[in-house]
Amino acid sequence: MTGKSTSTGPGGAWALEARGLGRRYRRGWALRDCSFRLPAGRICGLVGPNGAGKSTLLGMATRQVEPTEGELRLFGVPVSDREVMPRFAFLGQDKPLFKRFTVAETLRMGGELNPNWDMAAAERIVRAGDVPLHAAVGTLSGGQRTRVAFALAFGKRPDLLLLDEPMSDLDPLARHEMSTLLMAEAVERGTTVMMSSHMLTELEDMCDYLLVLAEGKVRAAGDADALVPAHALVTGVTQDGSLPAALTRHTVIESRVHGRQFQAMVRPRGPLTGDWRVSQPSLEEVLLAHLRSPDAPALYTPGAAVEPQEGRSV
Ligand SMILES: Nc1ncnc2c1ncn2[C@@H]1O[C@H](COP(=O)(O)OP(=O)(O)OP(=O)(O)O)[C@@H](O)[C@H]1O
Repeated sequence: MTGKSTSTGPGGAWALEARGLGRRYRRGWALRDCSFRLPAGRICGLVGPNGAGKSTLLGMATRQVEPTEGELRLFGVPVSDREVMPRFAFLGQDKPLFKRFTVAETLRMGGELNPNWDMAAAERIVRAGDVPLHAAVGTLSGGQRTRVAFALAFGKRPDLLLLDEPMSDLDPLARHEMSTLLMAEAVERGTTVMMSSHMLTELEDMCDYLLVLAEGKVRAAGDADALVPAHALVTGVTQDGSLPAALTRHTVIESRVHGRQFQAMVRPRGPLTGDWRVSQPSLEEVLLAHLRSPDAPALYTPGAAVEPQEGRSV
């Protein structure tokens, strides 16, 4: 029995589905009670401060880290099942390339290791960046090496591409070039992408889905387009140095008082009427508020949550 799930959402099967997923190290939990769904075909930004558990989650999704508790499924198949292996590709900060191999040899190795290898696609990615096929990988620039690593990842023709800050060592031009390449390839093939990054504006441009982690817990998950409008930025004058009582009826994610001015990021529970100004925050403002307030209630947009009582067909 493969344990295939028939769970589907509006976007088809769930590319990733975590239920009560956790990983404990000697020092404590790196990730705990992690439950979410990522529909297939989405480009998901994985956001969180240092030590939030992003690499741990990506490690579990790529079978490099064993979960301590809970379960994780890729396209309905438990990650412990070897059947998931050809379905994902991983690209991290360290590009595991052999420096003495030429680019052509590197791509041939990709062909040897992967049954579904698409040499034409891999070569197209390399050639589009004017990377010479006969050059040794060790002589390439950081941007060129990243391009070769991308070619290896996409040549595998994965259904799910997992990226752990793959562009952190690139200059802004090379980052832009790689992001464009990533988007074009993913959109053309309908590849699901989960990508961790500390560059919030980059995530805002690229991602249509977000998973926000802080202190090893999910803070928000779901459609980027729905997460932002669920929040409002409220500013006004405080009478007594604290937030107006009427505002505390809503879910306050973060608030600050400077002199007589207050500002609050809230998730309205009804009409936000009061003696204050209301504006729509940017995605960056919403993410920063959540990252600074790990105790604020987590937010899941419809479809992103996994209800514990929900049944699964196997
Ligand atoms: N192999 C390990 N042994 C012990 N503790 C670990 C190990 N890997 C991660 N941790 C701890 O787990 C927590 C989460 O780490 P993780 O690397 O997943 O965070 P992250 O969100 O990827 O951080 P960053 O943005 O800095 O890369 C941290 O407290 C970290 O010290």
